[in-house]
Amino acid sequence: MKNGDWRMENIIKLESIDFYYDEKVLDDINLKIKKNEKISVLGSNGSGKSTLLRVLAGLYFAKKGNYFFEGVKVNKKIAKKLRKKIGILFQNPDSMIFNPTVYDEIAFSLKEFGFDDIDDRVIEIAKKFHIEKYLSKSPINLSGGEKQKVMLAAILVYEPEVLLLDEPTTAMDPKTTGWFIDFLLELDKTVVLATHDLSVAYETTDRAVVMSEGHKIIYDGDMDDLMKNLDILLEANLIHKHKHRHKNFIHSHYHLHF
Ligand SMILES: Nc1ncnc2c1ncn2[C@@H]1O[C@H](COP(=O)(O)OP(=O)(O)OP(=O)(O)O)[C@@H](O)[C@H]1O
Repeated sequence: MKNGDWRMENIIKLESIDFYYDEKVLDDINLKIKKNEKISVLGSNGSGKSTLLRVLAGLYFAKKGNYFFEGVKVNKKIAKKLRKKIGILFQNPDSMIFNPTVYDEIAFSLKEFGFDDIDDRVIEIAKKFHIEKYLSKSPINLSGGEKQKVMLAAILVYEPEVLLLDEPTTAMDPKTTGWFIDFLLELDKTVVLATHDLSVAYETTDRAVVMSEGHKIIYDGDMDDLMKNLDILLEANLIHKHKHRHKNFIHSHYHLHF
């Protein structure tokens, strides 16, 4: 790697990205992500986190602005090549499941990408994720948290350079969430984690990107500093106020929901 070459230092660079469905849902997004950096994308419902991840995965294309991956401008022509380099875990694992067994689900991309040690790779990742006992089962019948684990294994087995995670912990119980946090902390990859779970974001990433209801980035910086920034946390609906009960009195104050 050449010193000071941004194309290599920033594995991902978004320049003034606008994305529309019927209406604009990403507004002037500028984002640089370094190789092996882990960032959280936080924001209220509908702020555009999932859409941002789909643009990064090369599944959606912006109407305006540029996306560079490893210094190469991403367009429909080169998007196919990104598939092996970028793995995306969708919010709803059911939308990703289409194989009859967990084994087939994990082996699917390996076959597609032409790996020749498929059996060894499937067994190794299944052991690492403690899902060997499910290999011959149908993934459809697993619990939500188990499905997330299987789909995560199905992505990591082909060793993408970047991992995009969309609300990965919503269906996980506290024990599986703990496993997931340890797993992320040990993972030596570029990770973009979209989540409402401030505690998971805080424990696994040093940098936070916060999106507003107006679909703009309103904060990009240190996770610790974000936790002290009440204005941004309130604007992005990451904290809220509601009444609650303490033994014999009821009062209200802001909640972080850690
Ligand atoms: N396929 C689509 N067609 C039209 N509008 C869409 C589509 N997908 C998402 N939207 C809208 O775009 C906006 C951004 O959605 P997106 O899913 O990116 O937000 P999000 O921040 O991930 O939300 P959440 O936290 O609820 O998952 C929302 O208003 C949503 O209703």
